[in-house]
Amino acid sequence: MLRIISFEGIDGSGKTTVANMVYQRLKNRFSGKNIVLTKEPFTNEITSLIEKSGWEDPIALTLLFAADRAYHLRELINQNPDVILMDRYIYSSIAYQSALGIEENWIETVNSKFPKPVLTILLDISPNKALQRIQKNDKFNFKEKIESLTIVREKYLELARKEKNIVIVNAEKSLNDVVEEVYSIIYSYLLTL
Ligand SMILES: Nc1ncnc2c1ncn2[C@@H]1O[C@H](COP(=O)(O)OP(=O)(O)O)[C@@H](O)[C@H]1O
Ligand SMILES: Cc1cn([C@H]2C[C@H](O)[C@@H](COP(=O)(O)OP(=O)(O)O)O2)c(=O)[nH]c1=O
Repeated sequence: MLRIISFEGIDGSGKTTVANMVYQRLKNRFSGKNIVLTKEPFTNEITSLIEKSGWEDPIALTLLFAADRAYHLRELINQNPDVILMDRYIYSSIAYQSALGIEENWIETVNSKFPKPVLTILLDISPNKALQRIQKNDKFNFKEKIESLTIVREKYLELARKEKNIVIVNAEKSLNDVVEEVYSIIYSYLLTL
């Protein structure tokens, strides 16, 4: 069984930065464990289809991200990890694609064959602050707008109210504080393995 700890949050919330820093610390502390750090979308081929498809069609996007995920998970199984730190996972599909108007139930069904994350760190931040952090050279053609990220953020918070494995972390704090908090949450989880 794959043990997946996912990092979620709107664009610019700090997922990639925090996941990398926490990963380095965990690797030193748990040197006997095979901890893998990875991110979605994973494959170059499907990523370029996603870029070409534009960001209007939630059905195509849901299916493309799910295909990417299926391929990604097969690759991960081969690495025999003890735990996987995943920069975005299923909840990204639910939050972003449902924000485009498609039923959450259908997105859940499309993703229902994939393992649920054992733990999810939701980096919560206002879209205003997140957009201030994002650099212009984003590799995606997705135009981050305050309004769309506001809907995505609300979807994430709704998910956190339903799913007990989602832990909300205030991502507006200093990078050091956020890393410290996320590290201690994951550290406590890893001690239980
Ligand atoms: N807590 C923080 N405070 C200030 N800046 C941050 C913080 N976390 C991340 N950043 C910066 O914000 C930008 C976006 O972070 P990134 O990790 O790429 O976000 P994401 O992967 O969620 O899109 C980067 O320049 C990063 O250095
Ligand atoms: C994994 C996934 C990502 N996405 C979106 C969220 C991001 O806007 C984009 C990923 O771009 P990326 O640059 O990797 O993310 P970030 O800006 O957080 O560093 O794809 C979905 O819409 N659905 C999904 O299932």
